[in-house]
This record gives sequence, structure tokens and C-alpha cells, in this order.
Amino acid sequence: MISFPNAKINIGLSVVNRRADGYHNLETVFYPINIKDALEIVEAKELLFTSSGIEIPGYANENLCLKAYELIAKDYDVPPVHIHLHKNIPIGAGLGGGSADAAFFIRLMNDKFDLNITQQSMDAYARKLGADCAFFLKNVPVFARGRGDEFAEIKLSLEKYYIVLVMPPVHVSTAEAYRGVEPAKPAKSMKELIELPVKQWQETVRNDFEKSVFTNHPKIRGVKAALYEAGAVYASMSGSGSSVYGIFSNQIKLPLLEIDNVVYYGV
Ligand SMILES: C[C@@](CO)(OP(=O)(O)O)[C@H](O)COP(=O)(O)OP(=O)(O)OC[C@H]1O[C@@H](n2ccc(N)nc2=O)[C@H](O)[C@@H]1O
Ligand SMILES: Nc1ncnc2c1ncn2[C@@H]1O[C@H](COP(=O)(O)OP(=O)(O)O)[C@@H](O)[C@H]1O
Repeated sequence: MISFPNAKINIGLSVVNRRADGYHNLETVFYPINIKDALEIVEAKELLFTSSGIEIPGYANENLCLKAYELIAKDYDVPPVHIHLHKNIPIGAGLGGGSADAAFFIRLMNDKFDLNITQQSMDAYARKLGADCAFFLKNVPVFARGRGDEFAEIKLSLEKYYIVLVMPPVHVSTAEAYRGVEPAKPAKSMKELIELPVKQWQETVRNDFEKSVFTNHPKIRGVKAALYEAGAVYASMSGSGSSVYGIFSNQIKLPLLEIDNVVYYGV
């Protein structure tokens, strides 16, 4: 059985305050986009994980799909499976690819083996695997707060726009990004700001990570500026970076940037 986990972008992100558990409360909007991995499970003699496509850093046995399998196998009598992941979503890009794989894996196991896992239990498994993981179970635009794991559905459609995603050849660590921000309560909640017309977002909808990440990695600032020069109605870094997206009213001709090793996606 096969499924196609998709990525997300963050539209706006406020780091509100530091929590007692060392994490930060944030406010952001998660919006699903059409860049997808391919994830397949086949019943097998023993548990096996293989991958192709973009190389995944770290050990294969630490892949979030295997962690999700372990959680399910503790509670349900499931056979071993061969998991194959074809990785297409850029990694460490603020696109939530690992969390998407884990969430889709939970659903895939449920469907393949008729486990009848309740929505609530799937949600609980997902939360153990990553703050944004549960978002991918429903996969609809949400306003997120808390650790980025408390969701309220919102009405937001960018269907009439063209989204261009650029992956600069720079790695930003999430922990480094959080260290660079001075938390502050936003004057206006992202939930209200997102209701403004997209053409007003440039002045109002901000990602708090950009200031310090752009200072440490000016190339990423350059990508955002180039997207505006190319006519974007709105452009921003997604999450803690390093990917940057531009929202355009019209289809644009690529390539629009003259930076080495940059990957473009139209989504
Ligand atoms: C920035 C966001 C926003 O959407 O996404 P991405 O850019 O990764 O997609 C998330 O908050 C990324 O959350 P997540 O990807 O789960 O972070 P983790 O790997 O769990 O955390 C890495 C480190 O970031 C810091 N951290 C993370 C989440 C949070 N709400 N507060 C934090 O302070 C902690 O220092 C933590 O040790
Ligand atoms: N299925 C997976 N796909 C991508 N990365 C994974 C996966 N499982 C575990 N990881 C680990 O998670 C880290 C962050 O991955 P990713 O979800 O792409 O980042 P981001 O949080 O920026 O969206 C990677 O460096 C990798 O070591």
C-alpha cells in the first residue's frame, strides 16, 4: 500500500514566549502544499526501512516512520513490514517532511491492517513524534499555537495563486533559530492577520526567525528579495528555514534567481 505525504509552509510565525519545559510557545499558520514524498509498506519477514531520492541525514533506524511503527506495534499485533520512502521533500527546510511521513505512516498502517485506530489515538501517536506531526493527519490549513501542536482550523485558500518554493543551499538548525529570537507577544494575532488580503501580508505577516537567520545566512535574505523582485505578492521563509516561498498572482517563468545550487519548485 502506498501514500504520498505532502509538505507544509508556515505563513507568519511569532515566537511568543519561552516555556518552563525549555520549548517556546508560538503562533503560526500551517498551510499544506503539493510537494510530496512516496511512502510504501509491504508485509515482510522482518522489519526493514529503505529509502531513495534525497539522502536523509542520520541513521536509517532513527527514521520517524520506524518510530511510528514501534509506537503502533506496542499496542497492536501487527506483522513486520518493509517500509520504502522515496524522499522528495527537501530536508531540514521548515517544510515538515519528516513529520508528514510519520503521520501518513500511522494512517497507512491503520488502513493496511484494518487496525481501527481512533482519530484520538492517531493524534496521540503523532504528538509523540513531533510538534507539527498531528497537523498532517487532517492536513488542512490551521492556526497553530502552544508548541505548534494546538490547532484551530481556518478558512484559507491560496488556490488562485501560484506558489514558488526555493531551497537555498544553506542548513539552519531549528535550535539555533530559536536561540536567535527574542520572544514577544505579537501586537495582533496571526489568526487575525491571515484574514487580511494576501497583498497586505508583506506589511503585516512576519516570521520572527527571519531577522537572525537572515543575519547569519544572508543568502536566504537574497532569495526572499529576489522573489519580491520577480513580482511575488508575498514572500517569506518557512518555519525555521531554510526554504523560502513566494506567492504569485501569475505563473512566472523560471529560473528567476541567479544563485548557484538553488532548487526551485512550483507548487
Ligand atoms: C520552527 C517550526 C515551526 O513550524 O518548524 P520547522 O521549521 O522545523 O518546520 C517548529 O517549531 C519546529 O518544531 P520541531 O521541528 O518539532 O522542533 P524539534 O526538532 O522538536 O526541536 C528542536 C529544538 O528547537 C527548540 N524548540 C522547538 C519547538 C518549540 N516550540 N520551541 C523550541 O524552543 C528546542 O530547543 C528544541 O530542542
Ligand atoms: N522521514 C524523514 N524524512 C526526513 N527527515 C527525517 C525523517 N525521519 C527522521 N528525520 C530527521 O529529521 C530531521 C529534520 O527533518 P525535516 O522534517 O525535513 O525538517 P523540518 O523540521 O525542517 O521540516 C532530519 O535531519 C532527519 O535527520
